[in-house]
Amino acid sequence: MTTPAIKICGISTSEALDAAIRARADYAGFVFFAKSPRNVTPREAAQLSARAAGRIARVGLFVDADDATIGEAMEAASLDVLQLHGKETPERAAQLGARFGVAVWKALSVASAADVSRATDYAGAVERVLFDAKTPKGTLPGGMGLSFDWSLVANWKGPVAWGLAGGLAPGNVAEAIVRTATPLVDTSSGVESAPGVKDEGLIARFCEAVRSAG
Ligand SMILES: O=C(O)c1ccccc1N[C@@H]1O[C@H](COP(=O)(O)O)[C@@H](O)[C@H]1O
Repeated sequence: MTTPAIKICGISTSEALDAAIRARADYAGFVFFAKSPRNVTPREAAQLSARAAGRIARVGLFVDADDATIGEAMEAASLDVLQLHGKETPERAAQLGARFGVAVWKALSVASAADVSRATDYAGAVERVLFDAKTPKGTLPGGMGLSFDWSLVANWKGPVAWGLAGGLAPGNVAEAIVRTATPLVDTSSGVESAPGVKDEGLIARFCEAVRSAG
């Protein structure tokens, strides 16, 4: 089995960024969503991005953001990937990819097989879809440590690349990989000691667990 790529999301300090780089994660995620405990300003992201340059790819996470918000973050942080974690349509995702000239990933909240089928709508519009758990109404649309029934995406073969998110942590990520054969894993709260507080030891353990499964 090929080892999946690893994304550590919600990085807001240089210590957490360095831990992800040391652990050989592939992507560092910066959250641009004011309601999140992991939110970073464009100014903070610019500093983290400069530290990350050439060492780890930079993903900016947005929730139904307008062009100005994304443009400001892009300019400050030279993002490699835009992760859309709201209700963005395939048309909106394609428009953002064309406007900013970077890869776009679309997170899809999953609770049923029908939710997984929505991924096909994004073929040609995005580089990758991320299957994440559906979160309760009135809460954050992600970053809640909730997982979904992995059998819904086991060995998923669709018309677009994909990844698995939602409730992944050092203790369950190897099982998730074995059960789904996902090509990418994404974690945020699973490598934290408190909401928004990344734990360097958990980041290292998460990446070790991914490699042990792959
Ligand atoms: O991390 C956040 O605060 C966040 C806020 C709004 C939308 C998405 C968010 N995080 C993403 O959610 C998934 C799952 O996170 P977790 O591992 O269950 O905590 C992941 O893609 C995060 O990047």
